[in-house]
Amino acid sequence: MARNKIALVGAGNIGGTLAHLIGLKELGDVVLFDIAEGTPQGKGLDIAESTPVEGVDAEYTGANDYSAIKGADVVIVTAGVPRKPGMSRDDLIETNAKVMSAVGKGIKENCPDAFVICITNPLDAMVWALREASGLPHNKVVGMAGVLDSARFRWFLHEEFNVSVQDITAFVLGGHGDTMVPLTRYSTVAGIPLPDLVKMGWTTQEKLDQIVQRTRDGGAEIVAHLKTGSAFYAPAASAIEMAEAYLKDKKRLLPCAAWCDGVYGLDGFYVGVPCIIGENGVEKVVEIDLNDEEKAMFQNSVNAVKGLVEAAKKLMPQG
Ligand SMILES: NC(=O)C1=CN([C@@H]2O[C@H](COP(=O)(O)OP(=O)(O)OC[C@H]3O[C@@H](n4cnc5c(N)ncnc54)[C@H](O)[C@@H]3O)[C@@H](O)[C@H]2O)C=CC1
Ligand SMILES: O=C([O-])CC(=O)C(=O)O
Repeated sequence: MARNKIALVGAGNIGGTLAHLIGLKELGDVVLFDIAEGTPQGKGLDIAESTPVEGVDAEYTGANDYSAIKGADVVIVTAGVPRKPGMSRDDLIETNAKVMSAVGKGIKENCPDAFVICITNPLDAMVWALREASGLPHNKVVGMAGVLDSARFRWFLHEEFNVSVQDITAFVLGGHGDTMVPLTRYSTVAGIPLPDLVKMGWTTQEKLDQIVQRTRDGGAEIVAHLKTGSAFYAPAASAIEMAEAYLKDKKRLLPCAAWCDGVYGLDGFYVGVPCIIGENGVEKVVEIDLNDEEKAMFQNSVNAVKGLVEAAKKLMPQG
């Protein structure tokens, strides 16, 4: 059986990390594409030369021409610019909306049957733009953010409770920005919901509130440390979890920016929600019960994304 072909559009910090992880996990052969000449070729060769040491089999190709992604089974898009200290993700929209137009066209022409994972920010509006430009079915184009935001939440909870990350679950919904919604009721330590852990006296509501806020600010915290760009190890690991769910038909239930039509009161809109990923892409959006407070936070986040999608519409080249 032929190996999977995984195209990485954008060979920067996240693209390079994705390429490395794909080889280590033997998920398939990798094509790195970038407009920067030499970058995808150099990173591809460097990672390929690590495979004999690791004892894994994967082919690596670097390219500056979209024809290289022809027939890809999965495309992960990180093309565009990241933010620097003092910027919000939304400040990236002008540059990155145009990049999504070009990338969408490249995907449409070369691999219209692929499962496409968008990572480029501002995420929820960029996955919308990428889907529009590619014309692919909505269930085959999805955005990565919720897995990352939930992983950060889990890490901070691990620090608070001193319990293995394996025993901590978390769900963060909504847009990938300041309005994201970490759901404490649906986040657990070994199945015990966080509000119950407060009642048990294992933590305080105040500490939990601080962790929720730190989760919302998780991206900015890394940007402030790095100064030259944004997070890339955890974002790459998160997208790999989604790609693996598709390639191995794992039916993972993950928070992703998925197309919501007739769920959560939305009629055709990309935002972070729990969804099942398997061989058909996004196979189902799962509508969980939200209380009034959670509904209000989710709606606030939807409104923020709506504004960004409207801005992206104006920036996308027509036709
Ligand atoms: N969704 C999420 O949770 C996260 C999203 N991000 C976003 O991911 C994006 C990429 O981040 P990094 O890899 O750190 O940035 P980076 O700057 O290291 O890499 C971006 C790459 O895109 C390339 N590029 C620019 N325009 C292009 C085009 N038209 N076609 C192909 N390639 C093009 C650049 O040459 C560069 O190599 C940023 O927009 C960042 O904000 C970052 C972390 C998490
Ligand atoms: O914060 C950023 O600019 C990058 C990002 O989306 C994240 O790390 O969550």
